[in-house]
Amino acid sequence: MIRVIMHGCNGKMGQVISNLLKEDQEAEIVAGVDVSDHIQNEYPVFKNIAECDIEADVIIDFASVKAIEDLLNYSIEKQVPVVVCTTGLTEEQLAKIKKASEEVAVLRSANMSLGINMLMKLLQTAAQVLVPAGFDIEIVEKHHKLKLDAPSGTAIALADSINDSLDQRYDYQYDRSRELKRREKNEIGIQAVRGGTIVGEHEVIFAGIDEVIEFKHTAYTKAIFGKGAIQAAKFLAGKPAGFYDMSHVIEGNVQLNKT
Ligand SMILES: NC(=O)c1ccc[n+]([C@@H]2O[C@H](COP(=O)([O-])OP(=O)(O)OC[C@H]3O[C@@H](n4cnc5c(N)ncnc54)[C@H](O)[C@@H]3O)[C@@H](O)[C@H]2O)c1
Ligand SMILES: O=C(O)C1=N[C@H](C(=O)O)CCC1
Repeated sequence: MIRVIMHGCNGKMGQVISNLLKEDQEAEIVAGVDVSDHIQNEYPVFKNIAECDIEADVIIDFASVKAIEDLLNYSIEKQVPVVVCTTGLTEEQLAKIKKASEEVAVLRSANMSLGINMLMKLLQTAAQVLVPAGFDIEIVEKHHKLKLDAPSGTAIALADSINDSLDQRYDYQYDRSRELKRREKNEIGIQAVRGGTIVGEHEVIFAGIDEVIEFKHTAYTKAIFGKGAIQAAKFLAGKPAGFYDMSHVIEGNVQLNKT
């Protein structure tokens, strides 16, 4: 059995994963970490990861940007690989994650779903054909009203994936309300909508002269993120230090299915 520490166990995603792992034959939660104690769990829960004295093979993190430094310190000190799913991280925190991966296995992904990770690859192909033909790129994301960060980590990851295929030539425009001017050619507009219980929608719009191509991903339940995070945790347990993402997990599964 792979022993998991669930970081952010009493949040929405922490509880999705707690329920999924109850039925899992290969992995189990041995401890949780959460500042909130409004839920009774079948495993011990610590207020801060530094207090956790339970041995584990991997950590799954869906918590808060405020907890990232303690999480990385623990992961390095105890040599427990960590799957970082929390979004809204600063550039400085992202750099700390990369640095930590020199000492322990770290997998970070702003979106654990298969669909979004496949979409990133499709967008690179689309951008390479459509951008030279003069198409503009805009991203619109929609999420529930409880979400703290905006734009979503996924929207930024989709833009980054496009930008990687365009030699990093594009800047991101988050707010068009401040200046009276036309959009620049080399920008990707990113807009966030918040309301109700929307689980997650991402639309990537390639707008050309007289034609528009739209790629859309809709998450109908949070289980798609939970299942992806569990797959990632099983993949990462026992891995040597290094920086991993969901493409490694998906490629690993494709190889397994071939054999
Ligand atoms: N990568 C993905 O696929 C993906 C999918 C969904 C959500 N997310 C991200 O995961 C994070 C959590 O999402 P959620 O919907 O479960 O949020 P949530 O607010 O429901 O849960 C977060 C939990 O973390 C706890 N927490 C806050 N500060 C903490 C700290 N310092 N130490 C330990 N626990 C702490 C909170 O008490 C809460 O129970 C967000 O950043 C969200 O954007 C990522
Ligand atoms: O519900 C959330 O919060 C989500 N956050 C991630 C993001 O910011 O992209 C993934 C989708 C759901």
